[in-house]
Amino acid sequence: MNVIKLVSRLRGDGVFRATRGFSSETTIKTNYENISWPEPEIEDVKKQLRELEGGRVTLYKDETNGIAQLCIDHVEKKNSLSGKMMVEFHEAISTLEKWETGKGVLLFSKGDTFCSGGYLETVKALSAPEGGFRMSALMQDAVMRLRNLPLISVAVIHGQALGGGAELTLCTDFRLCTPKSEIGFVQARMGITTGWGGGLLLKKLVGHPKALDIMLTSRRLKLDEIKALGLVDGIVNPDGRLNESSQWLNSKVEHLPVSVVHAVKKNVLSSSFYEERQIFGGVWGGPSHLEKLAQNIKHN
Ligand SMILES: C[C@@H](C(=O)O)C(=O)SCCNC(=O)CCNC(=O)[C@H](O)C(C)(C)COP(=O)(O)OP(=O)(O)OC[C@H]1O[C@@H](n2cnc3c(N)ncnc32)[C@H](O)[C@@H]1OP(=O)(O)O
Repeated sequence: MNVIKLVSRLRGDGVFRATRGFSSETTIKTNYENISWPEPEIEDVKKQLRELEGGRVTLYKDETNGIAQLCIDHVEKKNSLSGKMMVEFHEAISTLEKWETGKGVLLFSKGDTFCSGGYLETVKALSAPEGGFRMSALMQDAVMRLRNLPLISVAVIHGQALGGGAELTLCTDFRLCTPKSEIGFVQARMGITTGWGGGLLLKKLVGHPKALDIMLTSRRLKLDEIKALGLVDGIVNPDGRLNESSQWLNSKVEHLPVSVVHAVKKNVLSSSFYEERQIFGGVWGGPSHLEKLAQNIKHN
């Protein structure tokens, strides 16, 4: 038995992040012999994974309504994520972090599959133990930063979401499904477990026993079960799902200024009264607050 030292820190809405440089340490035992790794530098991981080609992840920012489209596009390989696509996903989220006028983002895919997880060519290229650890560091960082965006995020799930793809369905604020949506945490069946943040997110969303059951059985959840688990926020048609999802999201944010959308999102992510007060202080007395006060709004 050997030991990997991970440093963890509670962030935002309570999602633990494997990261470096913080004071509390967690020790994890592996069943690998004589292996111990330092926390990888994300830029180093990106350099390595960028070489593993296939497909693309694209970002389009619609400045007219403030809603971005983050698209997984590797249709011929069922939208599995190559190393290069993981890097593009990570970089798209970095771009969104700087989008001050944005209100929301849709995560969606081309074709008939949401995402079939890691591209098996990439998975094979990274199959030495440290490869998975490094990929996980990059994808967890991306997922955590997507969750922590001040934008309202929506996953548009059409077709199968398997393995890492299942994990990606959980990293947004909302989920819109089509009648053909299927989510499969198939990792255990493949001799592994979640590594893109999915285990913790699943537990947060459906509770401890159900998360265990879903992950141990590796069964594919069909729409009825996804709904029963409370994971579905709306149903869209397979054709035209992007437009419908955009309208669904826009209807929630179009009447609000960017500052309020961001404040509401940050508040839901916050984990203390102190944080709430900081966010509140950022909008109180601001232009939109004063404008609304002047309107003498009644809520009846
Ligand atoms: C990172 C890790 C994690 O959990 O952390 C993971 O995600 S592990 C990855 C977990 N995902 C998987 O193991 C998915 C394995 N794939 C499948 O179960 C199946 O392909 C389905 C996704 C259910 C689709 O089945 P269906 O019969 O509709 O199509 P198909 O099998 O002919 O697939 C069409 C083409 O996409 C390819 N394809 C599908 N999924 C792929 C993947 N994840 N990586 C690489 N290629 C993949 C097939 O090999 C095939 O290529 P050709 O046309 O060239 O023959």
